[in-house]
Amino acid sequence: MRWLTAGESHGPALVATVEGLPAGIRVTSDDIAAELARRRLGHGRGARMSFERDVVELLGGLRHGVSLGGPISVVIRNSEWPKWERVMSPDPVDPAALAGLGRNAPLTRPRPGHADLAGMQKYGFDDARPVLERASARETAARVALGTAAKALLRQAYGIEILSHVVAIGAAEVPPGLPVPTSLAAIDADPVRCADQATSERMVAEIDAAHADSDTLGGIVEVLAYGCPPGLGSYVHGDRRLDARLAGELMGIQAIKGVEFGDGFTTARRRGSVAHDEIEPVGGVGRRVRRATDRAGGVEGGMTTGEPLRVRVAMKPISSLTRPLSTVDVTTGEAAVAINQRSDVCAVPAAGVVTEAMVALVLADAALEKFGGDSVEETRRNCEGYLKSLVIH
Ligand SMILES: Cc1cc2nc3c(=O)[nH]c(=O)nc-3n(C[C@H](O)[C@H](O)[C@H](O)COP(=O)(O)O)c2cc1C
Ligand SMILES: C=C(O[C@@H]1CC(C(=O)O)=C[C@@H](OP(=O)(O)O)[C@H]1O)C(=O)O
Repeated sequence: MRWLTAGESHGPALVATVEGLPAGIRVTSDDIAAELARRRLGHGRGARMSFERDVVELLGGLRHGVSLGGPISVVIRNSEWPKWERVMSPDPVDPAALAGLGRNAPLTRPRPGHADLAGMQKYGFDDARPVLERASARETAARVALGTAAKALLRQAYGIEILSHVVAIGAAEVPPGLPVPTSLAAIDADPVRCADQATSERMVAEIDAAHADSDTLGGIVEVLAYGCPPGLGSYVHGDRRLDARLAGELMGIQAIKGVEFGDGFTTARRRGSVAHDEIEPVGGVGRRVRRATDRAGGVEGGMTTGEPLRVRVAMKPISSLTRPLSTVDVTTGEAAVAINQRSDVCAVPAAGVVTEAMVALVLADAALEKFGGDSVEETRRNCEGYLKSLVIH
């Protein structure tokens, strides 16, 4: 599979294409719109998310709601476009039409923590606008659109379900030892997509307090994939390891600064005797083995084990603060305060929806590598045959 997105935050639209998905996936523009709506939610999101409508149009790869096997292509129009038509016009604009437009004023005071300064240096801009337009996490809407098709394949061919929930925002953290959640609907109904009611209330209070202080917050999201067959990914080469591929795509999400599989960093402090997931037989029909614990997060040797996949990502606090950080004005070289962009206070709940999309794309890719097939039915059959043939499952 290959996928690619294009488009700027205040450009006319985002576009996204995924190639390599089989025929027969049932997915519609309404399904994509529903996923995009989930990404806009969450206490702490900025003003834009209340009016950005994410207008979706499918351009190719589907007929009557069923994939055809060719590239699936989608456009998501920015409802902000009329306000930016001149400033962000892909074609040349008469300078007279730009004169005096506040929005077009060069942004010369780069924000620490955003892509502004390194981006200006790298691409030779004396204005942060061309950098932030593409660095912006607006782009994640395009990835979520593609992830919707990947999720549909995983569900329809293999019975894999993906779910994310927020486990920490600032200092408010879900207590250890709670059971992993299984209901996405219940998580989505919560204002911060947290599965624990008491922690959710503390998270909302943390966000409100940060907002009142003109500050921002990050946090931690856990992504779970249920129903993965054993053996997705491989140990045979570093770049084929599923955990490496997942970590790469998850780190590719704006503001994600850490990825942890299972108990990751905690396991590093444990003794081997209590670090691994012992294997035990299961009587009766169906699966014949299972793990006594869940420390590895469902990946061993770069392959799924058949247990739920469990990955955590750490998101740093938003770097656009209404009480801006110190910087330098690139036109004068003098000390200054950073540009004050309209911004989210906390986007951890939204980032969770993006992590689901990236996990879905990587798992779909790994599953198609393992099972092949040009139609959902063919890849489903191949998976079923593999599961039946397993020495021990
Ligand atoms: C869903 C989501 C929403 C975001 N919203 C904002 C925002 O409103 N303001 C901001 O400065 N950064 C926001 N970010 C983070 C920036 O896009 C990110 O920090 C920036 O691109 C620099 O990349 P880096 O943090 O990976 O170094 C958001 C990230 C995500 C995933
Ligand atoms: C637009 C989205 O997120 C944006 C991500 C973002 C950033 O710097 O990453 C900055 C803000 O953009 P704006 O200044 O236009 O409000 C967010 O709203 C979105 O998620 O759809």
